[in-house]
Amino acid sequence: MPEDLEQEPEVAAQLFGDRIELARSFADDLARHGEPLGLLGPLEYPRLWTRHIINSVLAAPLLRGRVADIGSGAGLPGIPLAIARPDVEFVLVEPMERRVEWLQRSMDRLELENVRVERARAEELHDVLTVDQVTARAVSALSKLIPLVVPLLVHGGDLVLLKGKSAEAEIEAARKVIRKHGLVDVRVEELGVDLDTESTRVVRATAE
Ligand SMILES: C[S@@+](CC[C@H](N)C(=O)[O-])C[C@H]1O[C@@H](n2cnc3c(N)ncnc32)[C@H](O)[C@@H]1O
Repeated sequence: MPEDLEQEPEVAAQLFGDRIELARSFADDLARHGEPLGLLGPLEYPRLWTRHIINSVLAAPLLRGRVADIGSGAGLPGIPLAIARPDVEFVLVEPMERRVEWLQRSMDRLELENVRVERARAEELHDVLTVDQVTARAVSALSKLIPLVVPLLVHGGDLVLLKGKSAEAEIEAARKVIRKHGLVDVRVEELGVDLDTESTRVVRATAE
């Protein structure tokens, strides 16, 4: 186990409730295998909970129905979200074989029944997969991400895209693409501001 691994912050039990043991198990796996499998850099261990697991799970209250997490990679934000919301169905979409194997192994270990892993690029699933919501974190800038993910949404479906400080600038740069793909009510929401942790910024938008 890495020596500089972040201790579980108090807010974790608050956010995961009676699912905290599953979150601990995922954090433990990620700490053991993240760097060897090329899923996380060594600098991420001192902020594994705050920057990755808590950052992801803060979006849990926004979710409903069937959700595709695009470019899931290490399982972020998809796995913490699926742990916190067993009532929501998740498809983790990831093209890279090694990452897909990691995701599938994580699902088997955690025995999450509300998750399936799909090895594909988002654009290969247009006309194949339809969902109520799409989540994504650190996949690409909005102007490139929107054409990949909006075709997956049902009419009235919406985007929950985890973004950092660049959110407003990315929206500005994606104006044309936003119009072309019929997105309305595009906005940035800051989650977790009233909690003892770093907040998470999400770009929300609805497909007309
Ligand atoms: C920087 S990683 C981020 C992983 C994870 N979301 C996170 O926040 O740690 C980007 C991931 O997106 C995946 N990806 C890139 N292009 C994609 C596409 N067109 N469709 C689906 N996944 C894609 C990559 O394989 C990679 O695992």
